[in-house]
Amino acid sequence: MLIEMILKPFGWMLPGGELTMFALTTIVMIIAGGPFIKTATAAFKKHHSNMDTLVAIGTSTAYIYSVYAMLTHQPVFFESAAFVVTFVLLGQVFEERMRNNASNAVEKLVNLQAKDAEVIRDGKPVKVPVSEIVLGDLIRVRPGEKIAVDGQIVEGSSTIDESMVTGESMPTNKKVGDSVVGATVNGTGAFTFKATKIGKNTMLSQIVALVKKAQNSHAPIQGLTDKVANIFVPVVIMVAVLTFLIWYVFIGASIASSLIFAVSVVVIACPCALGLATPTALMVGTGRSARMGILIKNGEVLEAVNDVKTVIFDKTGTITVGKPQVTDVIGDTSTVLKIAASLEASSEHPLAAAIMKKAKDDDLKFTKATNFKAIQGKGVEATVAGKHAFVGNEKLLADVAIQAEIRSKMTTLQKEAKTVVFVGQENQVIGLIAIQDAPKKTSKAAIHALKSRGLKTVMLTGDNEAVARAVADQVGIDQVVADVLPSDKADQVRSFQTTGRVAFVGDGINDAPALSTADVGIAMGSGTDIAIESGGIVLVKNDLRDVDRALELSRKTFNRIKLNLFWAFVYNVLGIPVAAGVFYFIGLTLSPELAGLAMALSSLSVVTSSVLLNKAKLTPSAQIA
Ligand SMILES: Nc1ncnc2c1ncn2[C@@H]1O[C@H](COP(=O)(O)OP(=O)(O)OP(=O)(O)O)[C@@H](O)[C@H]1O
Ligand SMILES: [Cu+]
Repeated sequence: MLIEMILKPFGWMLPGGELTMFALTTIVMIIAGGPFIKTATAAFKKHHSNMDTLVAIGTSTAYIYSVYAMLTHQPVFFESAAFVVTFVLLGQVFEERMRNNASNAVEKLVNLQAKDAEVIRDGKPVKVPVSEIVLGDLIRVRPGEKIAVDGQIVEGSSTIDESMVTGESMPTNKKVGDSVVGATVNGTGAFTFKATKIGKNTMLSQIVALVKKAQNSHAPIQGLTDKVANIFVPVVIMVAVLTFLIWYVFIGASIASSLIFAVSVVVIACPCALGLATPTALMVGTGRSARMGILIKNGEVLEAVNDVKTVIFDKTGTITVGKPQVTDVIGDTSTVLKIAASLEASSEHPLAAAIMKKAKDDDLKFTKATNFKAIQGKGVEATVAGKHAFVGNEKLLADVAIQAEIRSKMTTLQKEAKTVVFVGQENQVIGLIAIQDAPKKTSKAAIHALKSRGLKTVMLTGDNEAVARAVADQVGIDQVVADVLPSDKADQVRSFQTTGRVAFVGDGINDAPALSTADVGIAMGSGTDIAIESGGIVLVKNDLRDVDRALELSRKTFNRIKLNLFWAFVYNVLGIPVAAGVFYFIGLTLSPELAGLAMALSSLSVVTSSVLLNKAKLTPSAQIA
């Protein structure tokens, strides 16, 4: 009577009776249940228990008891075993499907690769498979063709659609000297480029590797679930035994009914949804960001983003375009520029590049300096035409007097957001060069978006205070820390960490230590390889608004993980007393089959909730020009 009531939803008998049920269930148990029992025993041997342990114990108890009951002519419940195995298996099939769809992000990226390319060999163009391209190969690209590998244009020009790699929808104009990225698509122009990165070094391969790694990484929160699952299973088995004893010994139900309660407990308590909560959300979240050109390296970063309080930006190349230009020269222009160019010819600083460009544009003749010495955060000095010469900021001029007239010119230029360097010979300043690096078009909107999220924004720079302040005001940054030596940037990040978690955004030119010191290092993809290694998040596009998008996506993903965990847990905890028959007397019970179905559904709902992350709305980063 009791059995019929618990099994009501599925409580029908097959024609042919118990023997038919026995035969059919045996087949199900061997084919479908076998794998569960196998992994459960393997885990048991290693003193582990997992979700398969519970499925295996639950179903084999039901099966073995039913065989015994059949032989001794008592009521059987073969169908419980068969249904539970079937539901769990079906659940796994659906779940696998969804997971595959979700992880497609990586496959789609891999498929972007071009298959072949037209390479110039011995002066003649030949079509070769991408795998046969070697470094330095000259590759011809016709209109509409896919670019095979990374390289630099040596002839021709075009507009290129880079959206597949960067997520940037506007095609970019490219001319001789510009770099092109493999897997992007050529527009209407034709050009030839030199292969500079092939195989696993191409941008696409690196993105794929990063995303793969992220999708298989762990979030610290997962450690908690693993721990819970580990103690959960033995506890559940104990509860199941207790359930049986209470029903059989104290309440006086039949063995069969008592066993059914116990089996339901084991099945409903299976924590598979709990195990899916984190990895599925992580996979979908990182996949979606990757499509937007935001590479989140692992689950740890995702969690750290959650309570970032301050976002610190590097100035040059991060807030600004990073292509500084000489705007003013004070003093005898050609002498000042000639000396400066002689010195800067050996420097790799962005300011040096600006001065060199100006000297070249002006067709100046100069000789390369000797005894070159670069002083980090200050400038450079060397010997030019037998005399000691220098280019740099005030810190470099310890014992050189600055004429009042020059100083006032300097102040005026700095207020216009121009970086001013002194050019001098022996112990005298002979002129000034003012260099301007405009903010990126999107910087202002990016800062605004972050501020409206309640984050504090800070600019950290080696440049002078007045210039830094002027640039900061142009884009709306809250606080400026100027005159910071490259070696002190990490310390500065640390000092902000006393008030909460810090994200640092930089391009890796003199700020790699700061990137790795910050709780969340965000590297501009246009930056150096070191930056990409030191950052926890890499922005493929050069758009600062992606900082906000990255923070939001990380947050959304992390919140989804928490939501998943909550539901998975609630389901297990609430399900157990129902399955144990606590509410039997008000007519609420859970047969093993229903428990199996509920478990499968709960796993599916967790996976669905993760997949829905793909659809989660993002707030449009404030569209202020
Ligand atoms: N090669 C150089 N030529 C002239 N001045 C230099 C040179 N290198 C450094 N300086 C001086 O030192 C300052 C600080 O340089 P540093 O490289 O630390 O920062 P930055 O690149 O200007 O800015 P950021 O810290 O935002 O990247 C420069 O603003 C400049 O005044
Ligand atoms: Cu399960």
